Amino acid sequence: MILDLDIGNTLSKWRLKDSASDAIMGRGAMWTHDEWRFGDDIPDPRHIEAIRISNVARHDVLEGTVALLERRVDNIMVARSTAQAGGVRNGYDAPERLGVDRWLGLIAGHRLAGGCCTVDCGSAVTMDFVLPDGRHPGGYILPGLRLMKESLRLGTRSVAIDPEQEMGRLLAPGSNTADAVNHGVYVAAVSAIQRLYMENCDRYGVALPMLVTGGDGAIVSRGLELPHAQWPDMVYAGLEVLFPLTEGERRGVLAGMPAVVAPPSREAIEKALAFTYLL
Ligand SMILES: Nc1ncnc2c1ncn2[C@@H]1O[C@H](COP(=O)(O)OP(=O)(O)O)[C@@H](O)[C@H]1O
Ligand SMILES: CC(C)(COP(=O)(O)O)[C@@H](O)C(=O)NCCC(=O)O
Ligand SMILES: [K+]
Repeated sequence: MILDLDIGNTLSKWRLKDSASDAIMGRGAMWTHDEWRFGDDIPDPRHIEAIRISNVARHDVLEGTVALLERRVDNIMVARSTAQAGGVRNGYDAPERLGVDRWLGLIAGHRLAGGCCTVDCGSAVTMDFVLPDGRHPGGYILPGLRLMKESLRLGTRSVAIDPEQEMGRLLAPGSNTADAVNHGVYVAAVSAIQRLYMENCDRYGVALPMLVTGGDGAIVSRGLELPHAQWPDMVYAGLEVLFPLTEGERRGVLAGMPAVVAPPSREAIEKALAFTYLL
């Protein structure tokens, strides 16, 4: 059994993968500021032969997790951002500074689709591009939906955006504080993603498939007018590419790979951009 960990700023996600069948045997999440416990949070370590970790939380969170796991499992792999991997060339001036979750998403996205745009909607919303030749020109970091909402301090923290709400209503003016905040925050995230996507496709003369992940990936997906695919396991898939352990992974089969959704045509992107400039 392989234990994959995706430690974000808010939630630490885990996934258990059977190394013989490639089947996902279990999943879970806990708050990142809580300490891991065996039995409750981490499945029985006797059956785990290897652990792969993506961490963007504080360094001591990683150290604490590794120290706990090291006592039970020998083979622990921690992903790091580097200048290049899996055919992607990191665009950061200091490549090791790029959040490793972003790096893993890019590596997975490039393996799946070649050039692509990755969007990770978690504590932060991050957006990165990898061009068809593997160059990553860099990306964007915006506050995530929850962070935007909490930073306003209007007492609407506990009023979540209703994922079932009809899209027309979610974009309409709010007639109470909770709706005004939720709708505003939502439109901010969705519009920024669409605008940055079009600007950069135009800048680099490409039309890239878009891949969306993260805890708020599903709700953001509902508001995006651009064609895109959701890939909840995208960060885990980057771990699979970087540290392939199973037969399937060595053949390039990544868990939960979505079908690549064709991007809009370059002409459609140009037209939409020209329209935003007219306004
Ligand atoms: N069951 C859930 N528990 C907590 N947050 C959730 C849940 N479902 C969706 N979310 C949203 O997902 C965000 C966390 O997403 P995630 O991608 O795990 O973030 P990170 O990687 O930064 O920890 C939260 O800020 C919240 O808005
Ligand atoms: C931007 C992030 C905070 C996003 O993390 P997340 O929202 O997934 O918890 C993380 O990728 C990070 O800490 N990055 C380092 C800074 C950078 O990428 O430039
Ligand atoms: K993120």
